[in-house]
Amino acid sequence: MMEMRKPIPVAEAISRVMEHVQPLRAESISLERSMGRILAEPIVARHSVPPFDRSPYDGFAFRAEDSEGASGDNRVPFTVIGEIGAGYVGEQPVGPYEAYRIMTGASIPEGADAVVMFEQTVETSEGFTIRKPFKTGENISYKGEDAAEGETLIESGTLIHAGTIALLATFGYAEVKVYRQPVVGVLSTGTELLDVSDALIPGKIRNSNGPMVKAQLARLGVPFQSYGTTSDDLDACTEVIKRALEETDALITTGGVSVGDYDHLPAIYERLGAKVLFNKVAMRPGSVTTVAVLRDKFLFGLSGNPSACFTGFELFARPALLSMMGSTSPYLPHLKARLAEDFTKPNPFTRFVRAVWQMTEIGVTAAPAGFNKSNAVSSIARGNCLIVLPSGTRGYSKGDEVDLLLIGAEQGVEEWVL
Ligand SMILES: Nc1nc2c(c(=O)[nH]1)N[C@H]1C(S)=C(S)[C@@H](COP(=O)(O)OP(=O)(O)OC[C@H]3O[C@@H](n4cnc5c(N)ncnc54)[C@H](O)[C@@H]3O)O[C@H]1N2
Ligand code: MOO
Ligand SMILES: [Mg+2]
Repeated sequence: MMEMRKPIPVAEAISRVMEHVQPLRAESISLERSMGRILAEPIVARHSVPPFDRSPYDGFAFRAEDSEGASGDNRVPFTVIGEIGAGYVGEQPVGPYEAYRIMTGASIPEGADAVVMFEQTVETSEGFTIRKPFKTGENISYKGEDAAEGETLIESGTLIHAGTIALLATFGYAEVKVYRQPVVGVLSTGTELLDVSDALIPGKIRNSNGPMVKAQLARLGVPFQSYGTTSDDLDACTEVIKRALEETDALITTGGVSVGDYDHLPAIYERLGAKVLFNKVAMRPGSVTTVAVLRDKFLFGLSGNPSACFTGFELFARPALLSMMGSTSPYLPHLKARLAEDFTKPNPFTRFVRAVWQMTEIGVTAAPAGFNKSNAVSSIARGNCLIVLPSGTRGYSKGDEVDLLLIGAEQGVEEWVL
């Protein structure tokens, strides 16, 4: 009789994977190439930001004390002694009732401690007049108000995005220390698989998992090595997997992990001597997802069914790969939403439903994205999140509060509504 697989809870499966993560080394790369990588050093303010007191407006810099008593009936006149554009500094200190014309971003001249915008002055032959008293520091962008020298602004292990790049550039990080990326092999198994450009023939289908998994890796910024497709041939499949393990840091296979006559992955793990962390998870889709390790390398055996394959990647491969890359927050972001329609099918396993979330008058709602079985491909394309329905005997009703996992597939909205 066939060996019965014992399903383990999703959280247990994730923690078994995460326990086996071996972090990759760090490397230095140029700032231009660092988008999407994970910082292997904190960003520490190498100097104050701004690095000097500066003007936030185009106007005049003067001594606030000289504006005392100014009003509409008693306009205070100032003499302009020079001009400072951004990138320049004032030549001489500002004395009583003197001012510099100053542009946004320019350094505040010595002696001045306030700025008035051009629009709030009346220009005269010598300079301008103002109609209100100014406080010391009014309209001054102070040195260090954004970041103080020595302050840790971003922790190591954080994803580099456009804003991070701005900060790195601010401090002159021409080179950035980031974690190495794993090279991940992708192999789709299945005698039924055709290439994307092939015409359909009876009994065959096009390989959609391979391109999908590569796209999921691309979203994480992880480079891949493609091993194409193999037929369900034990020896041929074993050879490709052996080669892939030599050439990559981790391998993702799709298909062949269940109990069918041509599901060879379990036998291959045994042949290779890989340690199987689990081969049955109390989830749907993806219950047969298998993860094994061999000499510190992960073998992610994702299910052949497209929705199961997608979910298995996001739940197990994603956090493991991000954690290998040094990320301290490798899990999918989540939020709460109201179910937009009944989901009545109770299940002893946790369900991950491909769904669409949106903001409505009653807050965030989520609706299943159509045909939602493990073999569905259309709902993966339509969905922008996964609804998580914990195992249980009752179904779920419209309006129930549920958890959503965000999969980074948000589209824009048709109209600006705010
Ligand atoms: N007796 C049992 N049968 C099945 C069980 C079980 O527990 N007992 N589990 C079912 C579940 S759950 C799933 S999910 C599937 C998993 O199957 P495998 O991971 O072994 O994958 P395959 O058999 O190779 O293929 C399944 C399905 O997916 C299609 N497929 C495969 N690769 C691709 C690809 N690259 N692109 C698109 N579609 C692909 C394949 O043609 C099959 O239709 O097993 C159940 N059976
Ligand atoms: O492994 Mo499954 O649970 O139908 O996708
Ligand atoms: Mg199978």
